[in-house]
Amino acid sequence: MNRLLIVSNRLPISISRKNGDLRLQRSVGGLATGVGSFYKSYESLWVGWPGMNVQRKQEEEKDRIVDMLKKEQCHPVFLSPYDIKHYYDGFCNNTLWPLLHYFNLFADYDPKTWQVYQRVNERFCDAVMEVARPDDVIWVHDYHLMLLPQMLRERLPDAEIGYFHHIPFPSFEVFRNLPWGKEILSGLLGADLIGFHTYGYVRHFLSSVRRLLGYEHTFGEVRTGTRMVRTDLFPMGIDYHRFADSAGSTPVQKEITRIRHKYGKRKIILSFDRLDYTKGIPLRLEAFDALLTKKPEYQGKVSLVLVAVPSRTSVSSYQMLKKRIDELVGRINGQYGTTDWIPVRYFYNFLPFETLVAFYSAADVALVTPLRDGMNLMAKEYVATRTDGTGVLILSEMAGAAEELAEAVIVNPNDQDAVIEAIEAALAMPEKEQAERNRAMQKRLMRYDIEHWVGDFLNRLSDARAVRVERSEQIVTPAIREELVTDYAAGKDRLLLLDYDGTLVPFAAKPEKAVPGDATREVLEALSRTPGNEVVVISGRDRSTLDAWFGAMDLGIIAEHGVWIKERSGEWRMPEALSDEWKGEIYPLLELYTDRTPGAFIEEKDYSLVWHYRRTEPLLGAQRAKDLKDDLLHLTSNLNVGVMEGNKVIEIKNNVVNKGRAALNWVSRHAWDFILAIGDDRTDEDLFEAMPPEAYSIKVGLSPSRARFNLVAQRDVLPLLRRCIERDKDGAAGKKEKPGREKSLIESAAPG
Ligand SMILES: O=P(O)(O)OC[C@H]1O[C@H](O[C@H]2O[C@H](CO)[C@@H](O)[C@H](O)[C@H]2O)[C@H](O)[C@@H](O)[C@@H]1O
Ligand SMILES: O=c1ccn([C@@H]2O[C@H](COP(=O)(O)OP(=O)(O)O)[C@@H](O)[C@H]2O)c(=O)[nH]1
Repeated sequence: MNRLLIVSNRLPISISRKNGDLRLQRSVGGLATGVGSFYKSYESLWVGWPGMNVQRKQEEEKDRIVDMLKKEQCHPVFLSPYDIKHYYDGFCNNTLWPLLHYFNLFADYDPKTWQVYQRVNERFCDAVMEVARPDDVIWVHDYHLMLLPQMLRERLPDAEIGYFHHIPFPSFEVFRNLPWGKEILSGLLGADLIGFHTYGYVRHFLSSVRRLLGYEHTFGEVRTGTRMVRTDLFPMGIDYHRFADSAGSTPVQKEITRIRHKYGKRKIILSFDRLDYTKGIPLRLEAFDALLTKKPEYQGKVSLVLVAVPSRTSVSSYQMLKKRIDELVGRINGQYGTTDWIPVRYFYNFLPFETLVAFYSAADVALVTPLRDGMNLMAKEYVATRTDGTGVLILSEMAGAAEELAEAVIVNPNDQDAVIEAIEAALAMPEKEQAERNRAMQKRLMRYDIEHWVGDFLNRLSDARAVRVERSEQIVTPAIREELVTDYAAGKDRLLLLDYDGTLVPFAAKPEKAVPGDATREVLEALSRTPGNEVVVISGRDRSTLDAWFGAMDLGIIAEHGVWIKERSGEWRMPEALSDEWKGEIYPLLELYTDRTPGAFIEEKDYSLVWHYRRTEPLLGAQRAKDLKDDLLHLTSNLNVGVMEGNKVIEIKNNVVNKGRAALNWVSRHAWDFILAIGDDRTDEDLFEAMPPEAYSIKVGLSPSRARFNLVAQRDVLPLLRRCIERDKDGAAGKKEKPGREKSLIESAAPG
């Protein structure tokens, strides 16, 4: 495998200053411990922040840090106190973190922190560019760097780029609060593969992409118009054996004995997290308090060991939370504590690995009740350490981990009675049942461990990239473009079949707004005036609209997908005899669907009916379109009409009519020495199919097509046509192009 370049906000190793000296220590948090547990077994380099402020002037210190981290396969991105305040404390932890965890009332929308977030993402991009090798696999992690995949894509168009999102992705109704949602989503879509912990997060992400950017998806693949991006779920695993094996090690056993001795016969309930409001610590304490009040028989019999690891201490919501927890612990201990029993044992610090495992092993119950949690590795770690099978995990249904740990006692953390019941059930659970539940979870955790997780993600990433490369072979590259332009210039009899909506002009929310602008008109005028050219505009639109737009030009027109055709300086005619009697039977059904689908409307043409749903809520529109199609198939089975799906439209028209048949009126008339057919939607597939093999048939957009080539996006169509015009003017020999024009055309065509 090629070298793996990991990029995350925090490096797995943090640097701090103590008595003027630099010290290395392990970083806190699931990302650092999870990803940190495997990266050294790969040929890899990890780019990120070493967790310490370094002032601009401290160049010498920076060099030392670079050297120290090099030995750890890490490369630092230095952040100033200003960056940390506005990017890390600000946009990351005061905007994205609360919003994406459904704490939207905590989220602050400050344009200044957004600006610094963008700048710091650029800084990370520069840092990657400093160290990246051509074949590196780049794996970006988490919400701090959501703009980075696209930034990297712009600088490294062919690179294999993955992104993993470690925290929840909320529903669109929550995500839409973010004023910069579109930019954030576009930033992520620079990746080839975007991974999440759960299917729910994937669905929410896809729905936001559809709603905010208008990009559709099938089987988790997003079509951006320029690229395909895969999304999938990869529930992060742990280094299972490290936890299971350590539980039996001598130092851990010693620590367990010390802890057990301290608590005697009392049952230990363990509450262990970073001090974060998403973890639900106050509610958990309140539930414990209520248990002691409602069931006094537990007083003196159980202790809650509360370990809260300091985190993001300069963010005010975290400071307030710390105060609240201190108060609650004081209140509970003051109310129930006795000379020989402290109900809540509170530790506010980071625990080294051995102590952590000892606490997991000594606890009878682990009470893990976050209000929202991307995954929660500590729940998995607790289960892994229980090698003798004992111990009960109480787990919040709001943690990503709950999807895999179904044998835990699952609770809603907001339901105090349920939490109390769960604690009681856990304390009373027979060992046999504990073991049955734990063994089932252990089996799963052992199989899908961290190594498996990494392998799974990286395999899918290389797969996604391979598919992108395969599909891009169809793309009109600068070389293919040159060939086309040269053939055009060399041709004497040229037929140009040009679809209108989505090809000559972009889509608009209302069809009547998609009028041909000056640029489109100029290109069509120039092409149709060129001797030897036969230009035909092909559209599903009605005759009168097309006449109003193009009637004065010297070109042919196909209207209503081929119901009507008009030769240059000829009259409109119907190439086939058609009936419109069926309309009366179909119209009421379309009306019914229109009434039930806000934003939908019906368009009536001479020999076809169209149901438009571009302006509807996308999911509703898509669902209704599917249902309508089914209903239409029944209703039209005895009529000589077909149902056709276009771009956000369902069109019902006479069976014999299609764009390909209509185009044959021109194709078969002459021995053309150059044919170009461009279109963007399914109705154009008939056109492509009717073309002779040597014709340049081009599908606009990247979905599979019968066309020979794909053009990345609609914005590339006019430059391509302009290029033909210019080359023709300069003569078939192909004189040198003006450098400025050449550059812009090639750039606009470049994939990615
Ligand atoms: O780096 P910090 O600001 O100190 O925060 C620590 C980490 O917290 C978050 O962890 C998440 O990742 C875990 C592993 O995927 C997951 O189990 C947990 O539910 C998440 O909250 C954050 O996503 C990391 O970036 C932070 O480093
Ligand atoms: O004192 C501590 C507390 C936590 N951790 C590690 O920090 C990670 C916490 O990850 P989790 O997914 O549970 O939550 P996060 O803090 O990332 O939100 C786990 O791997 C723990 O083993 C640790 O090493 N020492």
